[in-house]
Amino acid sequence: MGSCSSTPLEPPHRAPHSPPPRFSHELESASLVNSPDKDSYIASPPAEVPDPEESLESIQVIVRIRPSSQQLSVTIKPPSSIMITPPVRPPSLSPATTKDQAIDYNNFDRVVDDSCNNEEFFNVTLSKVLHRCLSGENVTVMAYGQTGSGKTHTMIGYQEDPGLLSRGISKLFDLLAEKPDVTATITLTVLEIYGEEVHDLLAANSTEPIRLVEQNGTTTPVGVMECAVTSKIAANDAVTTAIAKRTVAATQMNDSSSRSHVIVNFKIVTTTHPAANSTAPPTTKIANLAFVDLAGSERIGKTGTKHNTQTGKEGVQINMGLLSLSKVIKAFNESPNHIPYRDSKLTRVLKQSFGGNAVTLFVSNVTLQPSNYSETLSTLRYSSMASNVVNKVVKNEDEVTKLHRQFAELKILSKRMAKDLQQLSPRRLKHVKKEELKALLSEQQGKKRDSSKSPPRSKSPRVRKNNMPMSPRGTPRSTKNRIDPKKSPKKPTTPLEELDMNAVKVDLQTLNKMNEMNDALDTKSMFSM
Ligand SMILES: Nc1ncnc2c1ncn2[C@@H]1O[C@H](COP(=O)(O)OP(=O)(O)OP(=O)(O)O)[C@@H](O)[C@H]1O
Repeated sequence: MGSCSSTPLEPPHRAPHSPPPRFSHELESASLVNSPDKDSYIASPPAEVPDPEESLESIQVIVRIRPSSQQLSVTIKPPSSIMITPPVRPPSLSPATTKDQAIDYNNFDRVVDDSCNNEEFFNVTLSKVLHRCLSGENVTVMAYGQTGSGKTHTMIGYQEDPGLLSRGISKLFDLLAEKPDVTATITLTVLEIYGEEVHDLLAANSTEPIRLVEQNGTTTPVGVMECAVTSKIAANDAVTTAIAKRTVAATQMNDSSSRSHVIVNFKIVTTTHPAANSTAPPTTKIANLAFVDLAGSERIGKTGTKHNTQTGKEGVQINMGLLSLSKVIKAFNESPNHIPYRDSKLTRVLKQSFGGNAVTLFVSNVTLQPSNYSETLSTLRYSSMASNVVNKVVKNEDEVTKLHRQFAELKILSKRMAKDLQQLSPRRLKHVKKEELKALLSEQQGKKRDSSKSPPRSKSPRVRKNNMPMSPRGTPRSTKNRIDPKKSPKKPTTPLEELDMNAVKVDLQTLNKMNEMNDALDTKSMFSM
């Protein structure tokens, strides 16, 4: 088992919303048949162009059918469609209605039949996207479905055929072992959502409720235990010990029915070290790999429990949590300007995985038992809606890596800008203040000179006589040498001139941004020495 510490979880990076084009499917074709202060999260307006480090991806929905003795009639059209026919209505009952017609769902990413074991299931699902954690992308895999449909079987499995969790851990460590230039720190947290209480299953007192807070649009559990894991055995042991504390009970539908939702999260910080002869800085990426085993929806009558018993009350709470999840999924389809994440602890915790920053695999567990027809239909309907939810997946970097990357990008931009300025016609140039241009060009030349001549930066920051830190160019860090884009030259008179002016303004802003980042990088290096 690894070493544990009690520290608040860092919120994962969150990106603003963007328009929802269809995503590129990761899964191969089948061979097997916010504002924290508001009450709810309001999606921000769509951005025009996504950042190159971001990609827009729909939630990937995989339907898994569990074996059952009696089976409804289904037609599976590989890889992604399933047509389900309702149980035959006895002729003595009311006349046939539209409810008796077969229902066709064809927007899943994969439908997996009941002959598939856990190993095969892992190979065609999580195994395909796990490597993305090593480039800083959050990955969530969650199991959804009615009680007894095979969610825990899929996630946890059993010793002879472990589920996604154990296989995922194993592959994660194998992937890291294949990368000698990468060092990694992996920490584990295990949360249980029982009713509307959140418990820390790694803590000594796992029945003590913990608080959730909203930070920068993400939900963070406060004071949760983080356990550093350094090997697959340590990770598996820690997870097994924690999950053993989960609340389970026997019902008529399942001998070992989960009474809570469990979220097992690995925070993976990977640093890629450049080759010995390279001057490039190391890059650090941060990803969360989350395994979510939801409790199953249940009908009190069918589970054989009574409203006033503990199991009955748990059933009601489970259904309420799942209802709020259904509302979130539905809102993405019907009213995307208002996503009711705040309605429950479950939806607050899962916010990143629905419309946020994660590659999400949504495993929709169903049974073809005729008596479960309406539950199976409901699961398929919400799963079908879930596949329309678009996430914005970001390669999460640490701050220093981000500054280095952005600085390199700005350097390229500024070079391009200098070239463009040289090509400006005199007619265009007359609209730009001479002093601004001079400053702009000398800035460029200064940068070129600095990059070719300047010796490596000294370890201790240079200090002015009055003990104020200096910028790398030896000038005091002040806004004096910034070019003020607001001090615009003479008002343009034609649309073309307006365009030119805007181009120059943008470029001035770019230069100023570069200066700021240069200073920021300098400050970061000072602190990291
Ligand atoms: N694909 C499968 N192959 C073989 N057995 C399965 C499969 N899926 C589920 N089962 C069996 O069905 C039973 C119920 O499965 P499981 O406990 O995983 O359901 P669940 O969806 O997690 O239920 P709950 O929501 O009540 O916790 C278990 O005995 C499990 O071993």
